[in-house]
Amino acid sequence: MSAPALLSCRGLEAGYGASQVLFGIDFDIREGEVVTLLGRNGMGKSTTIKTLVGSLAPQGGDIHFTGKSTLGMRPDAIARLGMAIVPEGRQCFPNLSVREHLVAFADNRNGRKDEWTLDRIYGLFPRLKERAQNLGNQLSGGEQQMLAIGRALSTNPRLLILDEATEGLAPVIRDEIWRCLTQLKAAGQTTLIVDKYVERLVEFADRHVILERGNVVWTGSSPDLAADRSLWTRYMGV
Ligand SMILES: Nc1ncnc2c1ncn2[C@@H]1O[C@H](COP(=O)(O)OP(=O)(O)OP(=O)(O)O)[C@@H](O)[C@H]1O
Repeated sequence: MSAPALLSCRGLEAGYGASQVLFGIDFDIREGEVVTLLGRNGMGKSTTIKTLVGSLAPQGGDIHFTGKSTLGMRPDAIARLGMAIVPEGRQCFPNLSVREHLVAFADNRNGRKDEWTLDRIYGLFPRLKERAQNLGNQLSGGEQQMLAIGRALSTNPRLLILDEATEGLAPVIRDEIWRCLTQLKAAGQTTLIVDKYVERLVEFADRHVILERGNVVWTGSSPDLAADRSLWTRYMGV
C-alpha cells in the first residue's frame, strides 16, 4: 500500500482576475518523491506553484499539505507547515552575508531527524563555505542559486519547491546544481521541480506531471517519459 500523499491537489483552479489559467489540476506528491511540473511556456507551471505556496488564492478545488487544507492560509503559515520555495530569480539579500542567510531563517520546527545544519549545507555546497563572509550582492549567479537552495534547506522543509533553479546559469554551474539535487534526492528530500531540462530530470526525478493550457495532460514515471519521445515533442517542444 502506498504512503498517504504529503501534498495533494484536487480540481485546482486559479488565474489572474478574470483570466483563468488553471482548469482543475490534480496531482499528488508522496514523502521522499521528486516530482516535476513540465510543459511549454505559459502552460501554468508557475501559477500552480504560486497557489501551492499561498501567494495566489485558488479560485476552485483544494490543496492538502501534511494532511491539512491550505485554502485561505497565508504564505507564512504554509511555510511553517514545512513548504519552502526557491523562487525564480533567487532573491538573495544584497546586504546579508552568506552565513547570515543560512542562519537567519534556520529552523527545525517539524522535528526533522536528519536536520539540515549549517555544516551539512556547507557539505552540500562547499562553495558557500568558502564565501561565508561575502554579501549577497558579491556572489555570482550560480552562488546565489546555491545560497537560495541552502537557505530553503535551512528551514528543514518537508517539501522543497524549485522554480527554474537552473535558469540562466552557465552549463558547468547547472551541472553543479543537478549534482546537488541528486544528493538531496538520495537524502530523501521530497522535492517539486519546474525546469526546462527534461533530459536531466528524467535521470533522477521519480514522476512527472505535464501541463498543457492549465490542465494535467499526462503523469507518469521517468522510464515512461524517457520511452515516449512523442510526449517531449508534443508537450515540451523538444
Ligand atoms: N501576474 C500575472 N497576471 C496576469 N497573467 C499572468 C500573470 N502571471 C502569469 N500570467 C499568465 O498566466 C499564464 C500561465 O503562466 P505561468 O507563468 O503559470 O506559465 P509557466 O508554465 O510557468 O510558463 P513560464 O515558463 O513561461 O513561466 C500565461 O498566459 C501568463 O501570461
